[in-house]
Amino acid sequence: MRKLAEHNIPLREASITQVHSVLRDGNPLIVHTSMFANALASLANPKQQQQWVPLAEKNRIIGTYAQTEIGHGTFVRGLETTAIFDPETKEFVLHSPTITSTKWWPGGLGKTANAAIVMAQLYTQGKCYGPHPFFVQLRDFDTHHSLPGVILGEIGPRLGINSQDNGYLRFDHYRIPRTNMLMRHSQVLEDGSYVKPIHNKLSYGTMVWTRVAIVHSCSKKLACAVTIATRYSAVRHQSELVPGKPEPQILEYQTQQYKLLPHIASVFAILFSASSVLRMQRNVAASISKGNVELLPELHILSCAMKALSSQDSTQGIETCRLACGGHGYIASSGLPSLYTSTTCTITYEGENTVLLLQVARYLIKSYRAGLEGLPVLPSVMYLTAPSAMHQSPPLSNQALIEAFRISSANLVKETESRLCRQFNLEQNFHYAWNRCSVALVHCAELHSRYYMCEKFLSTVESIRASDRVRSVLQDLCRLYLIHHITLNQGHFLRSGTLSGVDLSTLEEEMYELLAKLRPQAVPLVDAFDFRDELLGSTLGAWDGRVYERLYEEAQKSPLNKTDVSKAYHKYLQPLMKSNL
Ligand SMILES: CCCCCCCC/C=C\CCCCCCCCCCCCC/C=C/C(=O)SCCNC(=O)CCNC(=O)[C@H](O)C(C)(C)COP(=O)(O)OP(=O)(O)OC[C@H]1O[C@@H](n2cnc3c(N)ncnc32)[C@H](O)[C@@H]1OP(=O)(O)O
Ligand SMILES: Cc1cc2nc3c(=O)[nH]c(=O)nc-3n(C[C@H](O)[C@H](O)[C@H](O)COP(=O)(O)OP(=O)(O)OC[C@H]3O[C@@H](n4cnc5c(N)ncnc54)[C@H](O)[C@@H]3O)c2cc1C
Repeated sequence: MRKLAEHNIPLREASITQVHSVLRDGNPLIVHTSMFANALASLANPKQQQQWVPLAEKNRIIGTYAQTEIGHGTFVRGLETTAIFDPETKEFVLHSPTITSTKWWPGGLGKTANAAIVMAQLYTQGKCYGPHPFFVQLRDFDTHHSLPGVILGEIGPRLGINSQDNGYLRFDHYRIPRTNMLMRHSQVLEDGSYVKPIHNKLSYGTMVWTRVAIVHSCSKKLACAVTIATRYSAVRHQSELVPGKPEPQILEYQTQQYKLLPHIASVFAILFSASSVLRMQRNVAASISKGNVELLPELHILSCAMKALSSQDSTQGIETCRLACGGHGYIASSGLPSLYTSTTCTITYEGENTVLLLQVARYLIKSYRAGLEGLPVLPSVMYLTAPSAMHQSPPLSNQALIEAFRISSANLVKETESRLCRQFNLEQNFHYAWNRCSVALVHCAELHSRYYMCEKFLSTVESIRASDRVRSVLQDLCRLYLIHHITLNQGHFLRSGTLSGVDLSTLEEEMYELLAKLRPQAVPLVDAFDFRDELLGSTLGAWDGRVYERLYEEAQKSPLNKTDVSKAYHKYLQPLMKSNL
């Protein structure tokens, strides 16, 4: 916090700096500096911002975002916490009517936060208007004691991020002023009448913002992992590549290159997609402030798609990097286990990935149907019903591969939509039919999202301002990324007829050549990510390559090494050894 103040970085930008990476096992202030700060910036009206933002900036108020309940995370409309307007006192009464309505998970809620943005079902004049955000003080601002009517605590150890105090929260008829409802988009007036927002999902805006931030953070996390594993692979010598010859760097093995280089490429693919979604987010935010919500659905879908793909790719990539370091990847001081545990949760939070992909699929099916009927659809999905352009590019060129992605994706959507119609005819119920097709629908969403990521990678590399040599390395990486994902999804390309078996063999051959060509670039590429050793926090990935010395030095810090004979020997082991059991 002192550093942020020194560099004049406002609270709402703190989460996008590197400060949070210093704390590797989670950070009790991350939700304060990200979601809470964003909710104030985007959901509170100017008067409310004047009241709370300066206090939050000075950390007098430390907030969290309390939406999920023990019984409902995904289904936001199903939240049970109520906020009932009392016109007599001009207050909202917050209440948790059931065990399942207990708020559960919010980061920093257990011990750190003294306030929260609480999502609760808004009732006024006897009518429910759905989930709305409220600013709620939870603890005394001086003593930090929880306030009467507020019951809260920490939820217990988790797979990772255990230095972040995730919490639970219940309300017992807890009263807050009317003006604590975040009123930028919708309002409850003094007489209790409700003023609608210009779009009924604007109150979900903080989730959309965070999904975009997560895409950025996933590329950072994966960049850390590939840096560690690549540097280690240059230091580690193992086995014989040629019998009788010295043990080579493990990076010489093609299988090792295959483990690492596609994930180095993936860092760029995620980063370039994140930048493109971020640009769109800024445009949408500017349009919303002028009352235009036309592009909000597209931003929602794109942020769902990119959050799902980037969290999945980075989690898998980090695990591959850990495995690529053999036994040393399992040791905590490698940094890889905590990178994994602090990344795999991004698959679940801020919208569980399957659920987000189904949102994408819903949009694809709707757009496909609209396109068939000649209705207007947004540019990113026009391709679903536009004629194929496969023949226009040289065979197996980058452009041809992108076209193959596009046509395969359109083909899969078409096939799945037909399946949906058939199922609907059998079931006579759209929702049952949808569920029966949902595995295929998720595949549609994944392929469309991959197409978007590949396209962004290629278009960025083609337009990037860089020296010829740097551009050439990036072009090779991009090509490797395209081919790698085509080989992983070859069934879709064969099914759509966009690539033949022979094409796939040719591409596979090229991929192996690219691995060898890119091998000398692996270390420079990860060095260029420019992580300080302190941020990487890894015995295997430090810049100087002193892997074995650092492993040995870290082992000396184990508490078990403070004495030669441990207490447990006297208490348990010696009696056992003497007991003849
Ligand atoms: C900002 C970028 C920064 C970039 C900076 C660059 C530098 C980078 C440097 C460093 C990088 C470091 C970055 C660090 C970042 C730090 C990361 C922050 C981490 C914070 C920690 C997070 C902790 C976790 C918090 C949480 O998990 S909070 C809880 C989140 N919960 C959820 O996400 C719930 C998921 N569920 C839902 O969202 C919804 O229920 C739903 C699944 C979307 C369904 O909603 P429902 O109302 O039921 O709608 P439907 O009936 O399904 O659909 C109706 C209709 O609405 C549309 N829709 C839905 N949502 C939206 C929306 N948000 N916007 C617009 N439209 C929406 C939907 O498409 C339907 O449309 P149609 O009817 O037209 O089909
Ligand atoms: C580390 C961490 C930090 C978190 N921080 C916060 C926080 O700060 N604030 C906050 O409010 N929340 C927070 N959460 C909660 C998080 O947002 C939810 O866990 C998440 O949205 C998933 O909801 P759920 O747990 O109810 O899972 P569920 O929705 O119960 O998912 C369980 C399974 O059901 C499936 N499923 C659910 N609905 C559907 C559907 N419609 N169609 C098909 N399949 C479905 C899912 O795919 C999944 O396989 C955090 C969670 C974690 C793990």
